Amino acid sequence: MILSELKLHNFRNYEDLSVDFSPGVNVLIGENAQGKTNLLEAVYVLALTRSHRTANDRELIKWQAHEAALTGRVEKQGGSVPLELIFSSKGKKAKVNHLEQARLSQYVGQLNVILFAPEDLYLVKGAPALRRHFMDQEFGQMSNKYLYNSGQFRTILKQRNQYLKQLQFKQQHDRVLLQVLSDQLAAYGAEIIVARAAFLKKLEKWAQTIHETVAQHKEELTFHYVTQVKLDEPSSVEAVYQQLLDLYLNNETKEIEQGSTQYGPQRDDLRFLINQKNVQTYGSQGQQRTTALSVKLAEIDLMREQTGEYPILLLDDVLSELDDARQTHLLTAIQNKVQTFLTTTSLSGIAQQLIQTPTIFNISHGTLTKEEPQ
Ligand SMILES: Nc1ncnc2c1ncn2[C@@H]1O[C@H](COP(=O)(O)OP(=O)(O)OP(=O)(O)O)[C@@H](O)[C@H]1O
Repeated sequence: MILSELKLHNFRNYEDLSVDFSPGVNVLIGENAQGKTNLLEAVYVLALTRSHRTANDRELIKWQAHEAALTGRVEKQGGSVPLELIFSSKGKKAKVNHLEQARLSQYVGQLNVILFAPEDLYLVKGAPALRRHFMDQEFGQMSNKYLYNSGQFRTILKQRNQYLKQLQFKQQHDRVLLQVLSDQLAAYGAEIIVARAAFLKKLEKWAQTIHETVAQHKEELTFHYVTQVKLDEPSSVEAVYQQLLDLYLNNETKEIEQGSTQYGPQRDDLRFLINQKNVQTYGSQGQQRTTALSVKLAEIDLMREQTGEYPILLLDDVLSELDDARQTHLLTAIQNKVQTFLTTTSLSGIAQQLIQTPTIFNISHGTLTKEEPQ
């Protein structure tokens, strides 16, 4: 898919912007604090209805303004799809083909993006929450069902944790409601765990092939999904549901003492192994980076496999973080395949040689100027 047009009104430091993008590599060049990341963020928000940088939508609205609007046109195999998002103090509205969507989960998936930022290089060695976020975000874009289940799971988890706290402080004594919440949480939790396991198997296959090439056939990359339940192959939702329910029932007193839910997908993790050794503990920094790069590139292929379309790739200042060999790998893997948006303070070195026909936009104080090809 291709994002052919983008219009912004009062989004971050952009008052009014209207721009047509190229289907190839779009390079956004500018000094610090001019609006490069804000523009990538706008594309990300248009895809997912929320930012990767903040949970507070108010921050997306230009200072002193009351409403921000983002519109875009996505070109897909089935035709062209106009998208619109409006943020105001009343919340957000999302439209596809000019029709307002009752649920945001119906909107997400129209425009698929993969964001690669310097912090993604910590995917391997960072905290487990980072890897859970990664799974939820990527699999949520590929499957409306996954997105819906994880939304429901989060809501019930919050209610259950509140109720466990009330039981802990003896403000409540009735355990029947707890059991109702446990039952619902186990049902949504099982859907998430089984879906994650299935998606990870597919992602692993793509990542293995990519990693083999980057590491010149010397390393085998494998994934291990760390979860508290036992997964058979193929795993059944019913079996996982039953295991989670048993964990909640058998540990009721412990969870009340702790005042929080101790079991479920919110505790899971993902381990990456090279030649059967945990990359997080034993891998060199180079191996950790190569693993993160292989996983990110594998997402592109998996998303294509799941949705029938290549996603859009957003590279936020990531080239400067990669050595020449990894930059070369990344750029050759994506060229002529996925529409790419890349921010940088200057296009130089390997990137300048490798990107065949970049479309360059200079960004200064929230305005864009397209550089005419020489
Ligand atoms: N809601 C907002 N309203 C107006 N301006 C904002 C808002 N949010 C952020 N800004 C401003 O946007 C500017 C550009 O931010 P951005 O993160 O896009 O910079 P950048 O070009 O990516 O720079 P760097 O190379 O340093 O990452 C900052 O000066 C910031 O103060």
